[in-house]
Amino acid sequence: MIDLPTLATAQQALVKAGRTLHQAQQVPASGGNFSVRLDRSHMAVTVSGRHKGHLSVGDIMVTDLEATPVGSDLKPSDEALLHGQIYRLREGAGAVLHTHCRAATALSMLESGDNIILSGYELLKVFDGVSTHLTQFHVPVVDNSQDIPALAAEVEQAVSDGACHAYLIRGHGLYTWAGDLQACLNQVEALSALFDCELTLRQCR
Ligand SMILES: CSC[C@@H](O)[C@@H](O)C(=O)COP(=O)(O)O
Ligand SMILES: [Zn+2]
Repeated sequence: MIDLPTLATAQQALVKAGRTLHQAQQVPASGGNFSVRLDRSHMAVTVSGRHKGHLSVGDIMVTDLEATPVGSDLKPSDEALLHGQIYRLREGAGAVLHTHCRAATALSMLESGDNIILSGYELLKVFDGVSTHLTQFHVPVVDNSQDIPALAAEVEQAVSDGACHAYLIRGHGLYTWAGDLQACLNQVEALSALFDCELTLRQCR
Protein backbone atom coordinates (compact mmCIF):
# COMPACT_ATOMS: atom_id res chain seq x y z
CA MET A 1 0.00 0.00 0.00
CA ILE A 2 1.51 3.32 -1.11
CA ASP A 3 1.42 6.13 1.45
CA LEU A 4 -0.37 8.91 -0.47
CA PRO A 5 1.08 11.91 1.40
CA THR A 6 4.58 10.47 0.82
CA LEU A 7 3.77 10.12 -2.88
CA ALA A 8 2.42 13.67 -3.13
CA THR A 9 5.55 15.07 -1.47
CA ALA A 10 7.77 13.08 -3.85
CA GLN A 11 5.79 14.24 -6.90
CA GLN A 12 6.05 17.91 -5.92
CA ALA A 13 9.75 17.60 -5.16
CA LEU A 14 10.49 15.93 -8.50
CA VAL A 15 8.53 18.55 -10.45
CA LYS A 16 10.62 21.24 -8.75
CA ALA A 17 13.84 19.30 -9.36
CA GLY A 18 13.00 19.09 -13.07
CA ARG A 19 12.69 22.86 -13.32
CA THR A 20 15.94 23.36 -11.46
CA LEU A 21 17.84 20.84 -13.57
CA HIS A 22 16.44 22.17 -16.83
CA GLN A 23 17.39 25.74 -15.93
CA ALA A 24 20.89 24.45 -15.17
CA GLN A 25 21.02 22.83 -18.66
CA GLN A 26 21.31 19.34 -17.17
CA VAL A 27 18.30 17.86 -19.01
CA PRO A 28 17.92 19.24 -22.56
CA ALA A 29 14.76 18.34 -24.50
CA SER A 30 13.10 15.22 -22.99
CA GLY A 31 16.42 13.79 -21.77
CA GLY A 32 16.91 12.65 -18.18
CA ASN A 33 14.72 10.84 -15.68
CA PHE A 34 14.24 11.11 -11.93
CA SER A 35 12.96 9.05 -9.03
CA VAL A 36 12.42 9.06 -5.28
CA ARG A 37 12.09 5.95 -3.14
CA LEU A 38 8.62 5.58 -1.57
CA ASP A 39 9.25 2.46 0.50
CA ARG A 40 11.36 -0.72 0.41
CA SER A 41 9.86 -1.89 -2.88
CA HIS A 42 8.34 1.14 -4.66
CA MET A 43 9.50 4.35 -6.25
CA ALA A 44 7.97 7.50 -7.72
CA VAL A 45 9.51 7.89 -11.19
CA THR A 46 9.05 10.17 -14.19
CA VAL A 47 6.71 9.11 -16.99
CA SER A 48 8.58 8.38 -20.25
CA GLY A 49 9.11 11.11 -22.84
CA ARG A 50 8.09 14.11 -20.74
CA HIS A 51 10.05 17.35 -20.91
CA LYS A 52 11.71 17.47 -17.49
CA GLY A 53 11.61 21.25 -17.27
CA HIS A 54 7.82 21.27 -17.61
CA LEU A 55 6.69 18.37 -15.43
CA SER A 56 3.42 18.35 -13.52
CA VAL A 57 2.59 16.01 -10.63
CA GLY A 58 0.72 13.70 -13.04
CA ASP A 59 4.03 13.08 -14.84
CA ILE A 60 5.37 11.24 -11.79
CA MET A 61 4.04 7.69 -11.39
CA VAL A 62 4.54 4.74 -9.05
CA THR A 63 6.35 1.52 -10.02
CA ASP A 64 7.92 -1.35 -8.16
CA LEU A 65 11.69 -1.77 -8.32
CA GLU A 66 11.36 -3.92 -11.47
CA ALA A 67 9.72 -0.89 -13.16
CA THR A 68 6.25 -2.43 -13.22
CA PRO A 69 3.57 0.31 -12.94
CA VAL A 70 1.41 0.36 -9.83
CA GLY A 71 -2.06 1.89 -10.19
CA SER A 72 -1.30 3.62 -13.50
CA ASP A 73 -1.67 2.99 -17.24
CA LEU A 74 1.16 5.40 -18.02
CA LYS A 75 4.54 4.24 -19.32
CA PRO A 76 7.38 4.76 -16.86
CA SER A 77 10.76 6.08 -17.97
CA ASP A 78 12.49 3.79 -20.46
CA GLU A 79 15.28 3.60 -17.89
CA ALA A 80 13.14 3.02 -14.78
CA LEU A 81 14.83 -0.35 -14.35
CA LEU A 82 18.15 1.46 -13.79
CA HIS A 83 16.54 3.45 -10.97
CA GLY A 84 14.99 0.37 -9.35
CA GLN A 85 18.35 -1.36 -9.62
CA ILE A 86 20.03 1.31 -7.49
CA TYR A 87 17.31 1.08 -4.80
CA ARG A 88 17.82 -2.70 -4.77
CA LEU A 89 21.61 -2.44 -4.56
CA ARG A 90 21.81 0.50 -2.15
CA GLU A 91 19.48 0.27 0.85
CA GLY A 92 20.31 3.89 1.80
CA ALA A 93 19.43 5.38 -1.59
CA GLY A 94 16.40 7.69 -1.37
CA ALA A 95 16.68 9.40 -4.76
CA VAL A 96 18.22 8.73 -8.18
CA LEU A 97 18.81 11.37 -10.86
CA HIS A 98 19.79 10.80 -14.48
CA THR A 99 20.98 13.84 -16.45
CA HIS A 100 22.35 14.55 -19.92
CA CYS A 101 24.70 17.42 -19.12
CA ARG A 102 27.21 18.42 -21.80
CA ALA A 103 30.33 17.84 -19.70
CA ALA A 104 29.29 14.32 -18.63
CA THR A 105 28.37 13.35 -22.17
CA ALA A 106 31.54 14.77 -23.76
CA LEU A 107 33.90 13.39 -21.09
CA SER A 108 32.38 9.93 -21.37
CA MET A 109 33.08 10.02 -25.14
CA LEU A 110 36.70 11.13 -24.61
CA GLU A 111 37.38 8.45 -21.99
CA SER A 112 38.16 5.11 -23.65
CA GLY A 113 38.64 3.29 -20.31
CA ASP A 114 35.97 2.06 -17.91
CA ASN A 115 36.56 4.63 -15.18
CA ILE A 116 37.06 8.34 -14.65
CA ILE A 117 39.09 9.12 -11.54
CA LEU A 118 38.47 12.48 -9.91
CA SER A 119 41.14 13.54 -7.42
CA GLY A 120 42.47 16.76 -5.88
CA TYR A 121 39.10 18.55 -5.93
CA GLU A 122 37.72 20.09 -2.73
CA LEU A 123 34.17 19.70 -4.11
CA LEU A 124 34.48 15.91 -3.80
CA LYS A 125 33.62 16.39 -0.12
CA VAL A 126 29.97 16.79 -1.23
CA PHE A 127 29.87 12.99 -1.35
CA ASP A 128 29.09 10.87 1.72
CA GLY A 129 32.23 9.28 3.07
CA VAL A 130 34.64 11.71 1.36
CA SER A 131 36.52 13.95 3.79
CA THR A 132 39.53 15.08 1.78
CA HIS A 133 40.34 16.38 -1.70
CA LEU A 134 43.11 13.75 -1.80
CA THR A 135 40.60 10.93 -2.29
CA GLN A 136 40.52 8.94 -5.53
CA PHE A 137 36.87 9.14 -6.55
CA HIS A 138 35.96 6.56 -9.19
CA VAL A 139 33.13 7.15 -11.65
CA PRO A 140 32.61 4.00 -13.77
CA VAL A 141 31.85 4.45 -17.48
CA VAL A 142 29.70 1.82 -19.20
CA ASP A 143 28.93 1.62 -22.90
CA ASN A 144 25.50 2.81 -23.96
CA SER A 145 22.87 0.30 -25.06
CA GLN A 146 19.17 0.48 -25.94
CA ASP A 147 18.83 -2.95 -24.29
CA ILE A 148 18.13 -1.74 -20.76
CA PRO A 149 18.28 -5.15 -18.99
CA ALA A 150 21.71 -5.73 -20.65
CA LEU A 151 22.81 -2.23 -19.64
CA ALA A 152 21.62 -2.92 -16.08
CA ALA A 153 23.79 -6.05 -15.97
CA GLU A 154 26.86 -3.95 -16.94
CA VAL A 155 25.94 -1.31 -14.38
CA GLU A 156 25.54 -3.90 -11.62
CA GLN A 157 29.19 -4.94 -12.00
CA ALA A 158 30.42 -1.37 -12.44
CA VAL A 159 28.86 -0.06 -9.20
CA SER A 160 29.72 -3.07 -7.03
CA ASP A 161 32.11 -0.96 -4.91
CA GLY A 162 29.94 0.51 -2.14
CA ALA A 163 31.96 3.77 -2.33
CA CYS A 164 30.60 4.37 -5.84
CA HIS A 165 28.05 7.22 -5.94
CA ALA A 166 27.63 7.71 -9.68
CA TYR A 167 28.29 6.27 -13.13
CA LEU A 168 28.39 7.52 -16.69
CA ILE A 169 26.83 5.94 -19.75
CA ARG A 170 29.09 6.66 -22.71
CA GLY A 171 27.73 9.34 -25.03
CA HIS A 172 24.57 9.46 -22.96
CA GLY A 173 24.78 10.89 -19.46
CA LEU A 174 25.09 10.59 -15.72
CA TYR A 175 23.36 8.51 -13.03
CA THR A 176 23.83 9.44 -9.40
CA TRP A 177 22.00 8.59 -6.16
CA ALA A 178 21.92 9.79 -2.56
CA GLY A 179 19.99 9.46 0.68
CA ASP A 180 17.55 12.20 -0.32
CA LEU A 181 16.67 14.33 -3.32
CA GLN A 182 18.44 17.50 -2.20
CA ALA A 183 21.70 15.63 -1.62
CA CYS A 184 21.29 14.03 -5.03
CA LEU A 185 20.76 17.44 -6.68
CA ASN A 186 23.95 18.65 -4.99
CA GLN A 187 25.82 15.67 -6.42
CA VAL A 188 24.56 16.41 -9.93
CA GLU A 189 25.76 20.00 -9.59
CA ALA A 190 29.13 18.98 -8.16
CA LEU A 191 29.77 16.28 -10.76
CA SER A 192 28.80 18.56 -13.59
CA ALA A 193 31.35 21.14 -12.37
CA LEU A 194 34.03 18.49 -11.84
CA PHE A 195 33.50 16.94 -15.28
CA ASP A 196 33.80 20.42 -16.71
CA CYS A 197 37.17 20.83 -14.92
CA GLU A 198 38.35 17.47 -16.25
CA LEU A 199 37.41 18.43 -19.80
CA THR A 200 39.30 21.72 -19.48
CA LEU A 201 42.36 19.94 -18.06
CA ARG A 202 42.33 17.37 -20.86
CA GLN A 203 42.25 20.19 -23.42
CA CYS A 204 45.33 21.74 -21.76
CA ARG A 205 47.42 18.56 -21.68
C1 LIG B 1 15.70 12.41 -25.60
S1 LIG B 1 16.15 10.73 -25.81
C2 LIG B 1 16.61 10.26 -24.18
C3 LIG B 1 16.07 8.92 -23.75
O1 LIG B 1 16.41 7.93 -24.65
C4 LIG B 1 16.57 8.58 -22.38
O2 LIG B 1 17.96 8.44 -22.35
C5 LIG B 1 16.19 9.58 -21.37
O3 LIG B 1 17.01 10.12 -20.66
C6 LIG B 1 14.77 9.94 -21.19
O4 LIG B 1 13.93 8.86 -21.41
P1 LIG B 1 12.57 8.72 -20.60
O5 LIG B 1 11.91 7.51 -21.15
O6 LIG B 1 11.81 10.01 -20.86
O7 LIG B 1 12.94 8.63 -19.16
ZN1 LIG C 1 19.04 9.36 -20.81
